[in-house]
Amino acid sequence: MKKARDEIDACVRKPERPLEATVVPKLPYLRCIILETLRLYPVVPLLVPRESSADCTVNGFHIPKGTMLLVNTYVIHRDPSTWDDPETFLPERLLRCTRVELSVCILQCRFKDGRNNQAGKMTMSFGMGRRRCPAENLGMQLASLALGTMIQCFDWERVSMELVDMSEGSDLTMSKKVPLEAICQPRASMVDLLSVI
Ligand code: HEM
Repeated sequence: MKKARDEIDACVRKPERPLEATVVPKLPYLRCIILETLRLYPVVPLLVPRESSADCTVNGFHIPKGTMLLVNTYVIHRDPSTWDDPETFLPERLLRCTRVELSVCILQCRFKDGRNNQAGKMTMSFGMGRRRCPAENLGMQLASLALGTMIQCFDWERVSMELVDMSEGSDLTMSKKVPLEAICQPRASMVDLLSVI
């Protein structure tokens, strides 16, 4: 949180102003936080069902034409053969990825020049192929503005010493089993700004 806030503070010019859309492209760490969150908790854990248009073989499994196929992004995003320490929330692992690299599907998890590090691992939180989410940019922009503004303007704490329960609900889209409760207070430097918004 501190790292994201330092990044925002460095980019938003004084006197304190709320985060604006034009600043978002200058906030790579905030972007990595959102992507890493979506890696561990993809909004659509099982992508919209596909149907194979021809007979094919994937990893030794024969798939006849017309089979309904479900892509399990939740499991793929936590595959230990692709990710180091897959269960750990580590935004830094995505820092070196460019926008284009992240947009490429996870199947191409190596760079063309043969590098095979965390930055080369891809996620598919917005799906893949021709039915990929058409609003990826809008979604990232909205999430960045909302999360960035909350980090910029408020101090956040847990409600108790207990860690936040991150268990997943069982809906089609990812939800928290136990709703998040947190305590927030306006940052001292933001009180004036927040009182006029
Ligand atoms: C962080 C925000 C979002 C995430 C993570 C997300 C994720 C996804 C995913 C995983 C799919 C299924 C893709 C597939 O099956 O390959 C999808 C489809 C879709 N999304 Fe999003 N989405 C987000 C925001 C939005 C927003 C803001 C809109 C509209 C304003 C939107 C509109 C759609 C539509 C229309 C489809 C269906 C595309 C099709 O079937 O051709 N999404 N999204």
